[in-house]
Amino acid sequence: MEKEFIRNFCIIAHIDHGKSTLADRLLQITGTISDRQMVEQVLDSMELEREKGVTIKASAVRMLYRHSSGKEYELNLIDTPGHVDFSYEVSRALMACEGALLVVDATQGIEAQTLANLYLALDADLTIIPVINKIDLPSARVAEVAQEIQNLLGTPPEEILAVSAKEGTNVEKVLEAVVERVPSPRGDTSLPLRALVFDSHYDSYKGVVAYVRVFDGMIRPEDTLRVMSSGIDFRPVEVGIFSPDMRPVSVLSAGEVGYVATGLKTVSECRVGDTITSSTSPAAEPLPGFRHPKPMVFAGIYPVENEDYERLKEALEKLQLNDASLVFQPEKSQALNFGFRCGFLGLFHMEIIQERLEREYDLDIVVTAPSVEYEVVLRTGEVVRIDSPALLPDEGLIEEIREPWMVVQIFTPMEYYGTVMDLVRRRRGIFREQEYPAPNRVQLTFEIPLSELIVDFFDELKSRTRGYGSMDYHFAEYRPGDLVKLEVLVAGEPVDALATIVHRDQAYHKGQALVSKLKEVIPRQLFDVAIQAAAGGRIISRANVKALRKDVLAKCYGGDVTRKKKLLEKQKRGKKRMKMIGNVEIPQEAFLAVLGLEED
Ligand SMILES: Nc1nc2c(ncn2[C@@H]2O[C@H](COP(=O)(O)OP(=O)(O)OP(=O)(O)O)[C@@H](O)[C@H]2O)c(=O)[nH]1
Repeated sequence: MEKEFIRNFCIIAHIDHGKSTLADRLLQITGTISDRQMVEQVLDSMELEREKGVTIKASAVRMLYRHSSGKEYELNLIDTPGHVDFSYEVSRALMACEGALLVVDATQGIEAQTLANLYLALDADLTIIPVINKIDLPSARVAEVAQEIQNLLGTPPEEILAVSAKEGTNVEKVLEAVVERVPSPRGDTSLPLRALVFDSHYDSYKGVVAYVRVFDGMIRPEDTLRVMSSGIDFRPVEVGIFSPDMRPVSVLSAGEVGYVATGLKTVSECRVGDTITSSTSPAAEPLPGFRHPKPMVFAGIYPVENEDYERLKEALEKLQLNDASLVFQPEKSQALNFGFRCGFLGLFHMEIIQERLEREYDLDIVVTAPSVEYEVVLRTGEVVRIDSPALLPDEGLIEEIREPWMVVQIFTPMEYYGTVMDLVRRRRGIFREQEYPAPNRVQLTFEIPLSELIVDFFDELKSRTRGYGSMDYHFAEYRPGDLVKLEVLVAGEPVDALATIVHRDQAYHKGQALVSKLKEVIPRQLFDVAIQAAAGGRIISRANVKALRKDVLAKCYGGDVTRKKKLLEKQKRGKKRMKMIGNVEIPQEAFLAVLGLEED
């Protein structure tokens, strides 16, 4: 289609403000999906099967829309990932667009995530169309929320749309506004090809399917193409659009959005942010802004049953096919045996992977406490990076330990100001500034070590603000800190998987809290078990798990042999979820005991 009839846009919203519902409604109004498919989709969501939903499967859908002027437009709706951990992916998806719908829940108003993505959209020079959603709810505060938006963006009230995505009210106006307000894409079909990869998925027949926005030139299925960052050349298996199913086309030209099935075997060969060009007449420069996202949070993942190791490995490999930012390598822990050290973009990314391993691959796993990556300067001058506390060298060898610091923005109603400040102070945070982007709301900016954020910070924020607080964070820099390894010894043996790195001032308090928590979760054995915490080579806390006196079999009066057998069987099964450390059984809860120590 002619460029002037193309519109590329996305939807930005805080979680649960109605992005998916609005997207589905737009697809339905334009006849892109049938009412029958729509019903299936609704059913899916009721069964918590939303991963299978149309909008989620195809993150760039082409719709055809006839405007009231009688002209037909090609509208490309590009999906953006919903979470802060994926802000690089969000920024690439935004770069593929000229406009954004800013969806704000009429009962909630503007939230931190809305702001974070809005700033990214403004950075990308997008035209913003504010949409207040859920006006059907009795608790909707349309006028108030419109005022918040006006204060923030200067949008006059008559340009702010008020809709109910659920009931369809005013949704047609959203499409009209996209046509009228979002600029048509620029780009020159006669220049050498440059197409931005803004998302991808792995298909077992077609290889990596790259979702692209063509900026210059054209893509034809018969061309040989090149991934610019790696120089890899390939012949596309197929070129097409999502409508919303994959549909082959004979050309994608400058301004258009679609997909290239590359036949490549892993998403790391054709990453988000990369530029695809022609291998016969390549562009001189790639599109700006490509980078490799770096994992920030690390944890060990171990099978509960040793024999599941291979299955776990295969599951991680499969997940990695679709997720270039998941990294893992084999790790051997003395306590947990064979498993994997995994790196994630953030805590939420880690939770998604953990849940997928359990739900989709039916694996029983133990996940160790998350850690950040430290930069350790040795006395020899050498700098080593460690992402597992167990690997920290002896204190005598260390000159300095540096840890990652983040900039965090917290958005909360004014009444929780004090409790949020207190939370941040307890987590070694440094206050930077405050702003008031909406009435009775404050946005606080802090610097805080990442290691403090990854232990229940978000949950704690939610509970302190009764669910109203929201946050956003990004990496700032590595800074030296007075850090020590906090070790745990069980029956005199250090347990590698229980070690953490903490600030020296907190070592004593955390050591004590950890020991008393472990005392609760480690079951009594046939003998006394000493649990000790040590920091900097000194024991700082100790507790005893008293020996179990009663013989389990004493309960079976005399002779009932089958009952006795059953009891022994049951005991044996119970043991399976335990890990033996020396001759002590440690249950999996113990490995996460370091989480949630903060507020005790
Ligand atoms: N009453 C009412 N509920 C709505 C409306 N739009 C969405 N919802 C509901 O709000 C909830 C969240 O909507 P989603 O569309 O899943 O929100 P989302 O922003 O896509 O959420 P994530 O996918 O989690 O980011 C769902 O229970 C919807 O049914 C609306 O206009 N009115």
